[in-house]
Amino acid sequence: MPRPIIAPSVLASDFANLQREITMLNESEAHWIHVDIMDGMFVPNISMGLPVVEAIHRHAAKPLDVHLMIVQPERYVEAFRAAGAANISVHVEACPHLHRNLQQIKALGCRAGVAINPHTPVQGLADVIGDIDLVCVMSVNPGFGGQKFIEHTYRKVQMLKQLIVDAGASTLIEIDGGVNLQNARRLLDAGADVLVAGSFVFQAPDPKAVIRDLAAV
Ligand SMILES: O=C(CO)[C@H](O)[C@H](O)COP(=O)(O)O
Ligand SMILES: [Fe+2]
Repeated sequence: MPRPIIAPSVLASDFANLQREITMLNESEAHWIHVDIMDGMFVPNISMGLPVVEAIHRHAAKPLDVHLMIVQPERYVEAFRAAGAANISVHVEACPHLHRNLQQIKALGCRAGVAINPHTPVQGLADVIGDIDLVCVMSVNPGFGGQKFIEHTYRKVQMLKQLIVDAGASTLIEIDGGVNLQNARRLLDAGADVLVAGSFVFQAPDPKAVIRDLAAV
């Protein structure tokens, strides 16, 4: 059985000790580092910007998986690439020209990701699925860490997996929000490839052990 890609979200980390947190992730079994960018417009919260992503990238030994929760993301993808992003996910709800945006991200040499809100049907991605490297399925409403996992996500992941298989695509499915050891196995069985976990990792007494457990689920 293929092992999941584990992407801890630094949104839940101690920002006053970010270097220590990144060092911990470097030493852990995490594969990617998930970085949440919120603009106070697309979502009702502001998280961090380009200088912080650059600082994370300076210390990180793992690829940065950047989740843009911002309006008009096409204005910033180049800057986030320059700041060190390996993957860039834009929200389909923020992109009337999604196909163009995906080509823009790929031309920069990044994995092109599309994030979808809980209310957004996966069927809307059918015509571009072959152009998407990664679908980030939001299993909470974006904007905040530490929220309760939405149960409909299992069904949504199954439908998305079917859509990917039918298209003969190799798109990865990432789950973002409320991921923990209770729901991880069921998500992987439904078709998930990547698990993002913020508060479940960083609020644990031993984050490295939690990452190891998630990777071994
Ligand atoms: O995109 C996000 C929120 O919009 C975060 O990546 C997500 O919430 C992860 O945090 P947690 O595991 O605490 O739910
Ligand atoms: Fe995220």
